[in-house]
Amino acid sequence: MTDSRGGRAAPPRALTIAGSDSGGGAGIQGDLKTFQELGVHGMSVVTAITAQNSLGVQRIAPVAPELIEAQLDSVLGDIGADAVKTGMLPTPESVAAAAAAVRRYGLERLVVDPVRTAKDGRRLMAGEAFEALAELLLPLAELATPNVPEAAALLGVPERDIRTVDERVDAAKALLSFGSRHVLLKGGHAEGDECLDILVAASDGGRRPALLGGPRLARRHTHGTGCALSSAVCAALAGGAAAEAACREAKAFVAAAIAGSYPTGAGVGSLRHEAWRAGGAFDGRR
Ligand SMILES: Nc1ncnc2c1ncn2[C@@H]1O[C@H](COP(=O)(O)OP(=O)(O)OP(=O)(O)O)[C@@H](O)[C@H]1O
Ligand SMILES: Cc1ncc(CO)c(N)n1
Repeated sequence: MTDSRGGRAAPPRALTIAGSDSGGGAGIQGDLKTFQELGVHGMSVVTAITAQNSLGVQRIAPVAPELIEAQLDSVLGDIGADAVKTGMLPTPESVAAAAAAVRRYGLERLVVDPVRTAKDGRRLMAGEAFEALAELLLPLAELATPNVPEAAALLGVPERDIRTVDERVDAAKALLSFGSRHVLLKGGHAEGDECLDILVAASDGGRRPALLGGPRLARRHTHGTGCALSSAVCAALAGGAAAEAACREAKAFVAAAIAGSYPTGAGVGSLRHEAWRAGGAFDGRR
């Protein structure tokens, strides 16, 4: 396909506003791999640099808020974005910068992944940043993608109160009160043979939840699943998909990437982001 100027038609544009993961599996690196696999033009605004590997997070340095703003203006003032996702936002100032840009550039298709900790439990967002995210960013989001611990933190309830499917549906509905138009409560941290994500919409008050099921894959190397999910949703939204279709596609993308995951280093290894494109050619035994 060619555009009116005789060049190749441009792919949809997706932007991630997140932290760098030096290990390459999560954060900016995982997001850009996901964007590439799903055929969108990927862009990044780096909010923090982490020294990180399969064993955990060794060091974190937040990027100065002015530099975050400069990156946002460079990208959005020139190239623009059809959809945006946020990941690690290390300070309240970084949350405010992201929220201001979303407003200023009129970005409707925003996915907020309320990242709190890394897999090793290391805190990626301080308490104040997490509070700022709830106040400033969630009301602008088309979709929020909390896991169970993040949902519990937002709702101020213990994690053990969000266990059964009914409890998780109720929690997802309650999370709509933070102002996002949809909530996808992820099931990676829940129990059982099924890995069930629950999607609710503010348009019907959460009364008709969509249950996005799939087998729980017995894999150890799951570093970056949350980042892959939210960036895959973002890519699908950039391409024009509706929220539910985007979540279903993202879940299938992540399941394929988990099925093909592989060891890196001595700890929790990486997803195989290309597994989806390869059409299930990886079965996890490689
Ligand atoms: N073992 C698994 N088998 C199949 N799907 C899984 C598995 N673990 C997680 N998922 C899926 O991966 C996606 C991310 O969910 P998860 O709850 O792991 O996110 P997260 O906790 O934010 O990830 P992270 O630990 O990277 O921050 C969801 O769609 C979830 O259903
Ligand atoms: C930079 C970064 N963002 C998000 C996560 C969550 O997996 C991580 N481990 N690192």
